[in-house]
Amino acid sequence: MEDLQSALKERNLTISTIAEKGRCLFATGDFYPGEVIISQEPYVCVPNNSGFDSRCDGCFLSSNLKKCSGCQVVWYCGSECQKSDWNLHRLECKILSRLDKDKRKSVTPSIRLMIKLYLRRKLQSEKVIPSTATDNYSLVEALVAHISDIDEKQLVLYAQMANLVKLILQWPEIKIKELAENFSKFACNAHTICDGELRPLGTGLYPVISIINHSCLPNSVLVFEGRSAVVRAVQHIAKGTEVMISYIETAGSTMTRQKALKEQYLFTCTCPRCIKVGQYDDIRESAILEGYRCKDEKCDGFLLRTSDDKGFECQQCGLLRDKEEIKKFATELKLLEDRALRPSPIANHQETISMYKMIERLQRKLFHPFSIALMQTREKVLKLLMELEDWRDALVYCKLTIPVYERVYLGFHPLLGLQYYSCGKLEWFLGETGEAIKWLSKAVDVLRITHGTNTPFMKDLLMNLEEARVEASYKRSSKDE
Ligand SMILES: C[S@@+](CC[C@H](N)C(=O)[O-])C[C@H]1O[C@@H](n2cnc3c(N)ncnc32)[C@H](O)[C@@H]1O
Repeated sequence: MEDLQSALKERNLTISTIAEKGRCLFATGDFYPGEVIISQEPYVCVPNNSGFDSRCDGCFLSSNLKKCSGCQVVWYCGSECQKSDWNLHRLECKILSRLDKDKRKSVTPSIRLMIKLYLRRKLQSEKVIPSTATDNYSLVEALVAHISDIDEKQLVLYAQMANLVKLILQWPEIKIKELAENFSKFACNAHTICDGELRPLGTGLYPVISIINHSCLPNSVLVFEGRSAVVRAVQHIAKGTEVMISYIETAGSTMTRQKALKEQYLFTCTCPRCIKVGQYDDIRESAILEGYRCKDEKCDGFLLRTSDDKGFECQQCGLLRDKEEIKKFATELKLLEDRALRPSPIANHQETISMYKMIERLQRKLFHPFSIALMQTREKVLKLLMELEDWRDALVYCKLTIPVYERVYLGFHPLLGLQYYSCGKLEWFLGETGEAIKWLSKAVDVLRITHGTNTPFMKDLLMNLEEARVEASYKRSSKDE
């Protein structure tokens, strides 16, 4: 702990403990928006490999992959990644090779993460891999597990997974109880590794980053550069302030966010957004994000349940919506959503798009214009249209999501920046250079803070903006001539 504190001191950080939160990371100097507060390599990590989508264990990229000829489980993109992983994979390879085909299938990413955790601990204790103040197993031991708070069903699942790991490792000395506790630690401490566009690639354990607590209105953001976790300030963090990131999707009512935090992280959030629960502003925001729309299509008031519980009343114009009418819409919507989710071998892309467009139309009649469910459907339609390269229609849906994004992803939020980026790219594909510049500039304003400017992803964005500007000036000069 002392070693860790002195390593953190050099970065203007310190760990303190607060009764209701446990360990917290505090700034001992000022940090400004865009500044890196801390970065860390994973203690252990695994890509989310599935039958359809495999990634290199070293760099998480998905091109030029070859399976390890020994275990036939792990993929590498080339000798560089394979060599850098060899100390650990050498042991893992032996263990995986012993398994029959069926057992190998049971080695899910979480099981592999646990196997790698124990192998890394072994290699560090044997000094094959060096340990440092920010890279050692005692940091894993210090992570919260909440084992006494989790329910019976979850405990049984962890015990089953622990048994499997024990069976695979064949180390008589490890205890099922310790393994189960470590699975519980993964649940509230491991991070999903994402690419620049926040698409999930894998899972990693970053024990120092895991000291950072949650806020629904965070002053920092966690992004990944390859496998490295990087925490950047998105606000001015004054000396003496706690550094906080968001663990969850923050678009949602206080109740939705609190439920997600309680279920996975087993605490009740008291951040500045959550503390307003039950106050008028919070009730209004929940009704807007997750409630119904006014019967009058021109009115954007929000609805609250009437005192006799027979329906919902618009708080702006007073119009009532009958409970039965809402129920009818909701049932119709549920049927459509179930149909859309049911895998159909004959449904083509166009049919799927039509289905989601129908859902969107129905949701528009039912939900408030700022509804998150409506935004998510539009997002789905947008993705499908982009796959079809229908840029014009995709742009329409992308733009429809922007007001909701701006409402729910406050300040410098990577998802807002990425949505601006999508609008910019679509305008660019459609030859609307001026509009493309507008959106790409907005994207840069947000993403340079959340992602920095040095990653390949950001370099691409900055290059796209530069190209758009050059094209605009070329168009202007040819018009003048
Ligand atoms: C990734 S750990 C964060 C570090 C943790 N405080 C520790 O002592 O190791 C996540 C756990 O920290 C606690 N935590 C995180 N944010 C919190 C918050 N805003 N309020 C209360 N507890 C919080 C919860 O127990 C949660 O399960």
